Amino acid sequence: MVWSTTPGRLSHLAADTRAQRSTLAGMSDSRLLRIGTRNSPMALAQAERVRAMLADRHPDVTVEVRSMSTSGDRWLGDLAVLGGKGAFTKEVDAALLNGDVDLAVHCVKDVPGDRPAPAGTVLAAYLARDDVRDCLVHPGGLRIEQLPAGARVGTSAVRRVAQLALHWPDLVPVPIRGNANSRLAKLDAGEAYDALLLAVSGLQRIGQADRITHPIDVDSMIPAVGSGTLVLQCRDDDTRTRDLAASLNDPRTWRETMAERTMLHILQGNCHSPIAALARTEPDGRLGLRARVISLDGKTVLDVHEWAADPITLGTSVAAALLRQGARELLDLPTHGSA
Ligand SMILES: NCc1[nH]cc(CCC(=O)O)c1CC(=O)O
Repeated sequence: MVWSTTPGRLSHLAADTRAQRSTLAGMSDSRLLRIGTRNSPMALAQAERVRAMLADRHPDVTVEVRSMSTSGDRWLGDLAVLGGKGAFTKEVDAALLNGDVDLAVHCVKDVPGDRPAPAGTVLAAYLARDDVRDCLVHPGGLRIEQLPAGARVGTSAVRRVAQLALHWPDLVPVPIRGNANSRLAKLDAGEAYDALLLAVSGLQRIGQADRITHPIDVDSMIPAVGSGTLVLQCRDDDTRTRDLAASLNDPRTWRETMAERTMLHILQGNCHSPIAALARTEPDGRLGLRARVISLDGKTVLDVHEWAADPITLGTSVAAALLRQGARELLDLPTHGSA
């Protein structure tokens, strides 16, 4: 594991801390909160956002960011070989459980939806959701409907591949791995890809929003469960950190995420499942959940949109409707390389 430390507020708090040490002897540890994150540029930006939010609301707490590489970042082959999405969270989970860090920041999209959070940890708070849309990045500035037939679009997400096939069957999805920065570099190299599909929120977080040439409407390209949402995870017996995390929770995002992830859990979706879903709070306060399960060729589309007051009821009902329409058959298709 590779560690690096960002001192954050440490430097300008040093004088205060020294002054307090005589009166608060032995309490300095309880004023330190260590955030663990994978070390991709996007993950570091996310952790820094949380550090700044905590430092702003809790000036008495010193927050540090500790980054580490994950197997998902190191392995650039098929993720199925590593057993799925946990590839990006496993090392951070371990650091949290053994007490090296106190808080982990994850994209909800990368947190496995087919099993509970690792034993001993809790998903304690959800930050207010960012832009949920996927977007096209095209070096010539084109929108997706302007791409010529045969254009090669870099994406490995089955959800994006299936919805490309559904709406733009003349485009050719080409697998691509690596973090968003390295994908942009591959696009710019100009050999393998004509355009990319990426998340708007991710590009914003790494300061590359100016590369977006077309944010695609959510009815054409329904996002992934948890898109644009950051979640804070801590040890379930660490009440101090749970309280700090809870101070950043956005109740509306929490409710929307519960609906989407309840559905995903019932469908037992993983990163090879062509599942798209978006929960949204309507002006009247009810929650709507729109979901699609799609065959990779885009020819079979199950589409459900329901509304309810309770997120668990809603997620359950949408999953049940998808299963009645035959979702199991689309989801159980063998995927290349997975067990
Ligand atoms: N697949 C990796 C991943 N996980 C979360 C995001 C974007 C940020 C988010 O939705 O929270 C991305 C990049 C992308 O899909 O372009």
